[in-house]
Amino acid sequence: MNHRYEQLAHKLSACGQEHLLQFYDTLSAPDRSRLLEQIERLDLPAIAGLAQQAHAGASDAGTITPIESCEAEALEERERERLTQRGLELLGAGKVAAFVVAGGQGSRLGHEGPKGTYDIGLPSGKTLFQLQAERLLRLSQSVGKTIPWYIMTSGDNHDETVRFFAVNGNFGYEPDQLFFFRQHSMPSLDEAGRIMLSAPGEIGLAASGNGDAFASLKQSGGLADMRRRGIEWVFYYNVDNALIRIAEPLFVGAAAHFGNPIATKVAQKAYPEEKVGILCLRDGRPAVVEYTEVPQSLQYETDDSGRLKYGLGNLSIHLFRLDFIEAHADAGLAYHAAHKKIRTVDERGNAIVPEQPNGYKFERFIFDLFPLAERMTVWSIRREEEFAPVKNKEGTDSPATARRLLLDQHRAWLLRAGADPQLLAERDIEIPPLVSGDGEGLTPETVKSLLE
Ligand SMILES: CC(=O)N[C@H]1[C@@H](OP(=O)(O)OP(=O)(O)OC[C@H]2O[C@@H](n3ccc(=O)[nH]c3=O)[C@H](O)[C@@H]2O)O[C@H](CO)[C@@H](O)[C@@H]1O
Repeated sequence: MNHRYEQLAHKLSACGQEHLLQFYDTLSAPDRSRLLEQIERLDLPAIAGLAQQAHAGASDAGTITPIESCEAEALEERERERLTQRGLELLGAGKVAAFVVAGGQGSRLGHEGPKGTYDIGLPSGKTLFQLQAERLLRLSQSVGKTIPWYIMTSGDNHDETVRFFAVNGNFGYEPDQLFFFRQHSMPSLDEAGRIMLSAPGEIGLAASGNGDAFASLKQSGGLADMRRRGIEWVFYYNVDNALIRIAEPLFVGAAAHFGNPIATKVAQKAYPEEKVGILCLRDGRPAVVEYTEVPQSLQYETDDSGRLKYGLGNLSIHLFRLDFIEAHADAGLAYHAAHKKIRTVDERGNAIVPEQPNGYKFERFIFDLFPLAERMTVWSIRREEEFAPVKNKEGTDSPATARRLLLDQHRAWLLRAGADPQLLAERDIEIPPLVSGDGEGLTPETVKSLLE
């Protein structure tokens, strides 16, 4: 056995992970060297504490209290215009970047490829990525400056994502305004805290959650790229929101006006069990309690007027100030453990496809950065205008619900622009983002041509 092997074997046995080499003798030379490489990249000290944490359940409980929000709808017209203007100026000066987290797997949706390549069944057949690209291009055209777009992928879907953009001509985006980068990954642990093998010569690695987004951005050189371009604000969003208003100027202007390190959009939860995190204060600092970890008492609690006391849903639409990201990219956030069915191998190296959860996956959540900001701008919006998550194959938060929301929005825009309601009564008209990104610019002529 070589020196490299000896060294790693020693390290592993010091932390109870020596089983990772149990099939080493049976492996081919390339498999051996790949496995050793995987082991070298493990952060063993960090992993050591995780097993205990998984058994202890949800991390940091703290004292939860409601947080105040600003109602975007309640703004006076003059104020709205002033803030919008400020946002447009920042966008036009190239100080805002778009940042999509697209490393997730879309397993609930049952879609094999990257989630952004999903077609939600609109008349145009546009995928989520194409809708986003066109909205960004429209906004770029209107401010006279292309908004740089950072796209976080995972080891599993990186190549496919980049290829998808390439074969589609980047949807018209200039290549030097696109920045693809891979997120980090994490091994899974079995019930005894042992790192799980996915095959005799391979450690199973899974995407480590969107909370590693800025650390991965930094490691890829993306953060330095932002600084070089003079970016001041980073607009963060989920790949699966079909109604996302990327870098909406009013929101950008409001974030800049208040000047807090983070601004976030929230909307009232549709029902108490809705699968969205809850924005609140934890020990007096901004925080999100994720829907998978929220105590029942909090979920159903109402105030004097009968409204949910913790009803501000996290839409995963945030603006981060670049200096805040730079200061905290490597914050080393705590991991959240999820008990899952994880494919692995038995003592003899045979594949196991478990029917019950048999181990833990670990993810960091981006909103765990919130408590590091003393104050946040909490911007409350109307959900039907900008939140249509595509999570499940059918039922709630599905392609069908997202499609309905988008087409209803476009109908409302057309009616507002003077379209004849009778012509719209039995038809769905989809407005290409390059014609109108946000309901703006619909002249009688464009309305007429859309209805033809
Ligand atoms: C942890 C988190 O963000 N939770 C939020 C997420 O929940 P939700 O459970 O929907 O989170 P998902 O697992 O879908 O991930 C959200 C986004 O992060 C991306 N992703 C996820 C894991 C990963 O390792 N890498 C990666 O890039 C996904 O591609 C997706 O774009 O969106 C909801 C709104 O729709 C919010 O109310 C939840 O509070």
